[in-house]
Order: sequence, then structure tokens, then C-alpha cells
Amino acid sequence: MSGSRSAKDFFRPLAVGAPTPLTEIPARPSRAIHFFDPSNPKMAAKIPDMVGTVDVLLGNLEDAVKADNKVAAREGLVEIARKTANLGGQSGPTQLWTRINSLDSPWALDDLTTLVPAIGDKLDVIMVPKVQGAEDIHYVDRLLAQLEAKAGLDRPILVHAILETARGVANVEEICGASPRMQGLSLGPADLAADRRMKTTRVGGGHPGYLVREDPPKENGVANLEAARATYQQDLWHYTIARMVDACAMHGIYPYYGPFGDIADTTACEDQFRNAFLLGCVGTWSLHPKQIAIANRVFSPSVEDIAHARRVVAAMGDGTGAVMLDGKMEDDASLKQCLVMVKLAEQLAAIDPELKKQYDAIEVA
Ligand SMILES: CC(C)(COP(=O)(O)OP(=O)(O)OC[C@H]1O[C@@H](n2cnc3c(N)ncnc32)[C@H](O)[C@@H]1OP(=O)(O)O)[C@@H](O)C(=O)NCCC(=O)NCCSC(=O)C[C@](C)(O)C(=O)O
Ligand SMILES: [Mg+2]
Repeated sequence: MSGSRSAKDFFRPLAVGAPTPLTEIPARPSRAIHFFDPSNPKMAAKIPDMVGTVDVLLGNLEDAVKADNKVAAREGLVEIARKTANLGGQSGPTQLWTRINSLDSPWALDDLTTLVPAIGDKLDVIMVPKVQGAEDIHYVDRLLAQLEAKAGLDRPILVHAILETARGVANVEEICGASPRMQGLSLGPADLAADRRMKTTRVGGGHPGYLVREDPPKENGVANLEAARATYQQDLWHYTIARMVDACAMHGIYPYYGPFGDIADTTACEDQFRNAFLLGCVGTWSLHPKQIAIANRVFSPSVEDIAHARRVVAAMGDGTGAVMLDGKMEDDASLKQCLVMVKLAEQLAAIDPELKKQYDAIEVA
């Protein structure tokens, strides 16, 4: 979707001298987007050693950074980007992203006008919070083009939108298609819950009250409403994540889960991440160092899944027709499902030597 721009203009730079927009968003592994506050000296000190251990390091400037620290966070990010080797830019093992302040805040403009000239060559993706509609992306798109032209950058900085308002969710397709810079979407469950007046006070994750209950057992044909009945907790975020996945797939960009605020509950965190992975998300956020390993594990296909996928690929020959494997029908469509897995495994193996070893050791029976 190109809004009011003609199809041919859509991939022309929005400022004279700005880099040419990409026609395809590179599929760079981004299983964990690890958040840190660049104004927090303890966190900042840990960043150099985290390069190579996580797919994305994100200097957060928005919520969770105190108002008094906004300038320090921005300046801290510039310093970290400049002095940290192998962070950001096209070739490093770890991408560098930032989350700028929201567009209605007093800080967003200074975030962009400071970061792009200072470290625009290292910043891979700028996350924009609380995106309401295509107009927010258009604003950032033009401004980035002007700043990139002025800074002489040769590669466009990509944009990622956080879906955290009801209007943003309603406009999700137009947001994804608003600019060739659009790289992906994340769920912002805390702001979204507040904006929708949902009644959960958690940052992502489930809620024990959101459930279905099994039918009452019958005694002599009469329902016993006093009997104990099992309940099953449901996923509050299923609808929104599914909408995000479709909107992103339609526009050739990438969906991500988002934050899981119960840092101590690593099991429920893993479940929430896995639901998102199964539904089509390519990654998630990590708020605490211990969530990185969970994300890396969940968003890398298992050895069993890759072994199965390769078997189907081998059995399907030219990719047409139907075959039986272990009592199950496989055909053109299930082959495509398997190829999604195999392709992802190849991309991950290219940056993760441990995974490469595991995938290489698979023998196709
Ligand atoms: C949760 C907190 C307060 C616990 O912080 P803590 O210090 O109490 O934890 P800890 O377990 O004691 O930390 C151990 C060590 O790890 C360090 N550490 C701890 N975290 C990190 C980190 N991220 N990166 C690097 N280092 C980290 C920490 O400084 C400490 O260092 P030390 O051993 O030298 O004392 C802390 O982890 C934190 O502030 N994390 C980031 C929070 C954040 O970015 N929130 C915003 C994203 S979620 C959001 O915005 C919502 C959304 C989308 O907008 C919407 O749904 O609407
Ligand atoms: Mg938020």
C-alpha cells in the first residue's frame, strides 16, 4: 500500500541524496531484541560483552527510562554505539536498534536529529512506540530521509512500529504498508491493555481469570453444577498477535511478540514466546539477560522439527503430488510449511555456530 504516493514513487527516496529504499526487508535473525537503558551505568557496562550473544541490542529511550534521564540515555546510546566493536551496521553479528520516545513527547524529535547524524551508520532499526496510523510512519519516513541525506548515509534505516493502542490495531495493515522502511511490528501489551481498558495489570502474559471451563458432568441426565470442573487458561493476546502476523506477512515484514514482564516466571515466559513462534512471529523482546536464552531457544526450530522437515523435502522430490510418511499425508502445501522451517534454520545456522553444529548433525533417514 503506498497511500497517496503512486506505485512508482513508493521506492524513490523522500529527500534528495537519501539512500534508495529497499524493495525487500532482509531476513536477519532477530530472535531476541534485548532492551537496555543506556543511562543506567550497570546495564551499559554489560553491553560490549553481550555482542555476539544476542541477535539485537536495543537502546531504549522511551518508557522505563526516567524523564530526568532522557538526555543521558540518548547520549549514552551514542557513546555505546561508537565505542562498541561489531555492534550494528550491516555486517556485525548483533544488530543495533533503538526505541525512540513517542511522537507526541517532547523528546522524539531530538532523539532522531541526534541519533541519525551521530550513529546513523550503525543503527539498523528504529522502533517507534504507540504508532496510531500510517501518518505516524509517514512523518518518521520523511524526517529520516532528510537526516540520512544530510548525514550522507548510504543505507536506509528501517522502522519498526509497536502496536499499543486500539487505533493502531485497527490500522495495522496501513501501518505495515506505509513505507518501504517498515521492518516489522511488536506487540505492546501494557499500553494496549490500558488503551483498550482491558482489566489485566500485567505486562504481557496470561491471566488466571481469562479461561474456559469444561461442561458439568451429568448425573442421571442432570447437570451437576456443584461438581469440580477443569478450567483452561486462554491466551489474552491471541487475537492481536494473529492480526499482526497476517498484516506483516501480507506486507513482507516481520512480526514479534514483545515484553514479558514477569521476569522470575521463566516457564510462563517460554510458553508465551512459543505461542508467538508457532503463530508466525520471528522473535520477541528480552527485558532481562535471562530472557535471551529463552528467546533463542524458542525462536530456533528444534532439531526434531528440522529433521522432519528435511525428510519431507527429500520425500517430495519435485515438490508436487502426495506421499505417505509415518502414516501421514504430505503434499505440496505441507512441503511449503517444511521449507519455512528449513529456510529459517539456514539463516540461523549462518550466525549461530552451536545451532549449525546441531542442524548439520541431522541425518535424513
Ligand atoms: C526488570 C529490571 C528493572 C530488573 O532489574 P534488576 O537490576 O532488579 O535485575 P537483577 O536481576 O538484579 O539484575 C542483575 C544484573 O543484570 C543487570 N541487568 C538487568 N537488566 C538488564 C538488561 N536489560 N540489560 C543488561 N543488564 C541488565 C543489572 O544491572 C544487574 O547488574 P549487576 O549484576 O552488575 O548488579 C531490569 O531488568 C530492566 O530495567 N529491564 C529493562 C526494562 C525495560 O526496558 N522496559 C521497557 C520495555 S517493556 C515496555 O516498554 C512495555 C511496552 C511494550 O511499551 C508496552 O507493553 O506498552
Ligand atoms: Mg508501551
